[in-house]
Amino acid sequence: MTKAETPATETAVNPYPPVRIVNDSYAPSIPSTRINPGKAVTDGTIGVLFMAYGGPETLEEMPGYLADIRSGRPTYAEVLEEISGNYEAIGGKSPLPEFTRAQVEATMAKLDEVGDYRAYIGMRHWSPWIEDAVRDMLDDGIRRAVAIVLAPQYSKLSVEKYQKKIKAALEMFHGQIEFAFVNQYHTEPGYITAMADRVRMGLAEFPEDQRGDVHVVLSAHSLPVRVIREGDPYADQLMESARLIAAQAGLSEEQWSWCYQSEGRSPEPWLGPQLEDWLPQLHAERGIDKVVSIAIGFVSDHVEILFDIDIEAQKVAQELGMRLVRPPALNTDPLFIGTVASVVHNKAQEL
Ligand SMILES: C=CC1=C(C)c2cc3[nH]c(cc4nc(cc5[nH]c(cc1n2)c(C)c5CCC(=O)O)C(CCC(=O)O)=C4C)c(C)c3C=C
Ligand SMILES: [Fe+2]
Ligand SMILES: [Fe+2]
Repeated sequence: MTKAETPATETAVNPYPPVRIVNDSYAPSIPSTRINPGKAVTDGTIGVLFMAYGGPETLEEMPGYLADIRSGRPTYAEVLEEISGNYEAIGGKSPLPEFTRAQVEATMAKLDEVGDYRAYIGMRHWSPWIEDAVRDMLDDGIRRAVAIVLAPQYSKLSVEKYQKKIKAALEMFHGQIEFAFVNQYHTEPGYITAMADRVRMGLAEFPEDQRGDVHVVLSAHSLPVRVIREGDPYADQLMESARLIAAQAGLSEEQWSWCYQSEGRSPEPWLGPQLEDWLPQLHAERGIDKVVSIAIGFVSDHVEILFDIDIEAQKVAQELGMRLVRPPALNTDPLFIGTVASVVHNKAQEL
């Protein structure tokens, strides 16, 4: 059969699926770094750069997000699949960008009462990037600014990396902004009380006559042990926060304990015990079957809480017949927001 004789129906069928060089169904919307655009910038205006970890808005963004977290090292397909599965289980995207924006808007409502501030959001591992925020601050004519990470404890692997990104961005854009850096706020009374309120909220989920038997497990994101051995203050600051929170909540030494969570996938040892190992130990060695779990290093609900605690640790607890209650993260808790605002305002006085 010649080409001209080919029936129309046959030519209409392409035996090969189209080669997808780019994913044309995915058009990313770039969120703005500016929280109050249009607000005039004068010589007296202080910029505030709020920074957070960042999270993917869709599962298509996952390979790029992981590549950034892993500093460009390739991610094995099984790891990509597993982590995508974790996000799928919590709704297919990270809630962190939305919570961060809500926290920043609430903090700015407080800061507007006390000074001339203009706020920006910059993420470490995804857009809107810290670099985008610094560029926008320069474009807006900001000359002095406070930078704060939405994480109360300092580590070379967290807060310092965010700060280095600001410095690199200033170099990249040949710009000058005088930055005052908030390094930590892990003992701020408002943060401690807000976390202690979460402990009380968790305990209140149990009938009054059972509350004496409830054990409170405080936790935070793990880090490689090596980093702490090299002198990183992260673990000490966490313990300082944890002791203050437990005391503020009126817990006796036996009523609470400490562990880590969400350790990474590298062969070196990470700080432990991990929550999913600690729960069986508490159950077997101390007969504990009622637990309140609070991640004190995180200030908003995201995958490391919604999956690692609410799904993974919860499964371990249920298999042991334990009841695990996890109150919401601080998110836009007014006490916490007021604390962030006052930490920023105090830091601004150094400029
Ligand atoms: C104090 C340090 C860290 C905080 C806080 C933190 C928060 C955080 N992490 C994720 C998601 C992932 N983190 C991953 C790896 C990873 N995270 C940290 C440190 C903190 N993360 C380290 C040191 C590493 C290892 C990086 C490396 O080079 O391999 C990953 C990748 C997969 C894995 O290893 O588990 C994910 C995903 C979120 C959402 C989050 C919340 C604020
Ligand atoms: Fe991480
Ligand atoms: Fe993590």
